Amino acid sequence: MDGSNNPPKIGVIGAGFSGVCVAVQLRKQLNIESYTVFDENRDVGGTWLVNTYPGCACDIPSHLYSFSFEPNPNWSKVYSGQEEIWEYLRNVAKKYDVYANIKFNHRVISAEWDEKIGKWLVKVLDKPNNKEEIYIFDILISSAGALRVPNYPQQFEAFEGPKMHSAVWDSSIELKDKVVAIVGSGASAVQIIPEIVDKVKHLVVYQRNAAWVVPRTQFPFSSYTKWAFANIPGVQWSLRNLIFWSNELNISAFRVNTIMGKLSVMLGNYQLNRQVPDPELREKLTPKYPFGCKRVTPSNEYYPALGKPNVTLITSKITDVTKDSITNEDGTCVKPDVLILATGFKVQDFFAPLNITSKGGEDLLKKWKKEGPCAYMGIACHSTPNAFFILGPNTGLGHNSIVFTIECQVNWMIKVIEEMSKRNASVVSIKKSAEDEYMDSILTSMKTTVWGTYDCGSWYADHRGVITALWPESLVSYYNRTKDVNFSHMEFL
Ligand SMILES: Cc1cc2nc3c(=O)[nH]c(=O)nc-3n(C[C@H](O)[C@H](O)[C@H](O)COP(=O)(O)OP(=O)(O)OC[C@H]3O[C@@H](n4cnc5c(N)ncnc54)[C@H](O)[C@@H]3O)c2cc1C
Repeated sequence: MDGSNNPPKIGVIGAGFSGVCVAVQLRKQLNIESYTVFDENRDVGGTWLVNTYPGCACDIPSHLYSFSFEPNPNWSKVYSGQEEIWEYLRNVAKKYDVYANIKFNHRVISAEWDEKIGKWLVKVLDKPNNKEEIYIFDILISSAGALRVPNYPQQFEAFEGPKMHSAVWDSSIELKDKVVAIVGSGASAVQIIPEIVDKVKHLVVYQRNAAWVVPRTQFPFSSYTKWAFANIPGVQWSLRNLIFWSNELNISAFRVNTIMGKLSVMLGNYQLNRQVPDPELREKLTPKYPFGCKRVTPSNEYYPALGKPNVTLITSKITDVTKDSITNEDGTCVKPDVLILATGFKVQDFFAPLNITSKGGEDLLKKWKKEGPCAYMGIACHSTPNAFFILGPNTGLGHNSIVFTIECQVNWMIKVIEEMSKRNASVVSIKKSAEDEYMDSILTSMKTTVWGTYDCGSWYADHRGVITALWPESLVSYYNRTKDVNFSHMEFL
């Protein structure tokens, strides 16, 4: 890498699914040991360590929401919960011996590309010792996560009673027999509400937009089934394939005017009509935007929970929040004992608050906020040589397992690092023309989807209304784009 044939020194930010995958594959495929992973948390897991709210679970079946190189025959049910997924990731990290390379409780504050030496200068805060350290890396890999920075709407700051964001759940806050207000109707709220409804005295749900909620096939796996997954060749792999391909079919539901889209609307409406007999409540819960424009959530328990006598669903706009009350446009005033903000994440902040300074001293996030985020294959940018962004711009999925995307990206990145070594190059960067062409193709493809066609105010879009969080095509199409690397799109020095 540096002309001395020494392995590259690699800095990795984050130890969730992405960071663990990076760490495993650097060692497995390239035999590289000279990498350090920094995570500000106390363990691996990312999303699955931090989100501990009641009902937190995966909405992609677990046999697919796991690494292809580490299938798990012991998943307890179709959609596993947070603790089980976290345990899975810890076991992967142990098995592949990546713990030794991880510095926990270390927050990366900034990363700056030093053009003179062709390396990344990375400033890290050792949290327990409150000490800042500078590391120098040949290669920087950000696996800092996409749904990570909680979104706290300013409006609720005035409330002085006990409150918590779904992603920073505080189990010491008592909900039993309390009047609880929950703001939001997205994926987290859909999971939390059925779990707490029977515990609280009264639950007030504040909904801005009704979500599309579709049926979920959930059941536990018997010990015989687990045995078959572990011992009969091909059984688990077949299930994984079945889930993968049936999810792939769903991508056509997100294209404009497709049969699959119409079928999905019928499925959503069927669930709503069957589970919500009250016409007034049903009207409030009927989504007013096209199927899939915002995240679709599977649940069999959400609608029945909202129909319970101790639940009030408020859909009119919140006009005033005081230290102990919430008032709506229709004049309703609620004085909750506890406030839960299921208000999602600042997706457009990407790796923030970390500052990444690119070529020419430009702050990458500021540039993305101004010009729109862009990364070739969603992984690498012209302005940041020797840097890779796992789950970068336009890589999220509305229909399939992101773990598969992570593996596609890591494998692509491994091939680039390998090529650097073959060419004895110390710097690789994406050609501007290749990045521009790639981004144009994404935006063109996006126009055929519901996301790129309708403005439904989803978190998939940035402040310009451009969809920056999602991949517009099938996952197979992403696999095909990333399985081989077009080295002519890169400059090696
Ligand atoms: C509640 C919830 C449910 C979800 N369910 C699904 C699902 O069903 N299906 C699906 O496909 N996806 C789901 N997701 C998306 C989920 O985030 C991804 O599937 C996956 O976990 C992302 O892994 P990651 O490693 O990229 O990011 P994360 O899990 O967010 O991990 C990022 C890590 O980076 C660390 N980090 C970030 N910045 C720094 C820094 N500056 N310094 C040090 N450390 C840093 C963080 O501490 C964290 O540990 C869900 C997300 C949430 C929040």
